Amino acid sequence: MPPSTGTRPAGAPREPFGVRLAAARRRRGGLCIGIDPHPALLAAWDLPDSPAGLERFSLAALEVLGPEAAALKPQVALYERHGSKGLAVLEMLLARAAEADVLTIADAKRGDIGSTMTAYAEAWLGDGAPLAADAVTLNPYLGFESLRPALDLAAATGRGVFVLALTSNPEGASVQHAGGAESVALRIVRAAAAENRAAAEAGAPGSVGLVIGATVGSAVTSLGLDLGALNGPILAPGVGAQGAGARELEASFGAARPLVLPTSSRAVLAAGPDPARLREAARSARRELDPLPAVD
Ligand SMILES: O=C(O)c1cc(=O)[nH]c(=O)n1[C@@H]1O[C@H](COP(=O)(O)O)[C@@H](O)[C@H]1O
Repeated sequence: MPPSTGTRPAGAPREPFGVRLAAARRRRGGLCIGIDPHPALLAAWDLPDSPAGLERFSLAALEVLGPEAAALKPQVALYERHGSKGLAVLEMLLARAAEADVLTIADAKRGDIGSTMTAYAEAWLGDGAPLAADAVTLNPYLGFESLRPALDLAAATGRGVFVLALTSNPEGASVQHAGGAESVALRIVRAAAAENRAAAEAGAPGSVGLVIGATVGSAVTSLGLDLGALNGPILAPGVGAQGAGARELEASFGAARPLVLPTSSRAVLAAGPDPARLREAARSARRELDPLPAVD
């Protein structure tokens, strides 16, 4: 039986995130779509900048974009700015997505000292947690090992993580390129690959992904990042609204391109609220950015 992307009989163990993501890519193509309900987008969709507007935006985006994407990536900050009511909308979105067999990556960029990291891990990756998603983005700049509680809990619950390596913003290089031949980014990539080694030995895709922006130019090559050894997904923001496209993906990632999951938010969402136009924007982004079209 082919692996499912999400729903499973009650009590059955969840398949590892890397396996579920690979199955979702085969079914729905290799694009991640970000759900970033910026105030300007809410206004363009004729919705109020309020929890009620957020709810209508999120449900409409899930319904139209869920079937078009390997995963949806809600941007947590844009829910947080509405306080507890915004987070309640995010909880509802994550639950509805799971019911609809749509994978979610909570873009929370969490990172903290180990004991606090345990609480973040439980919040985003724990079975039964109100905000549990299929994967969460993590910030390793308190040291990769500080993420251990999240790495371990993700492995235990069949969930995934995406660790920031080279971010799409121009300021990122001042930290991530530092360190000479053993750059900070290079060490993050090596550490993530080590987490995926057991899966690689079993011939399965790993569940520890990286974030590398599509805007990073030649940095993957110039920093000597060995993405071939990662055996995990590479989330690539920076396409669409931040200016990168298919050419930049090809130039930045080369042979590692099949691991790359480009992620676009505003460029797709700006086509709403009309469902047909929104769907077409997602399909057109997929045609441009996904070298491996869906097969079933
Ligand atoms: O982790 C991310 O997704 C992320 C990392 C990064 O390096 N750059 C980046 O833009 N992002 C996120 O990806 C989304 C990009 O949105 P758009 O520029 O509208 O496509 C935002 O939610 C960002 O916070």
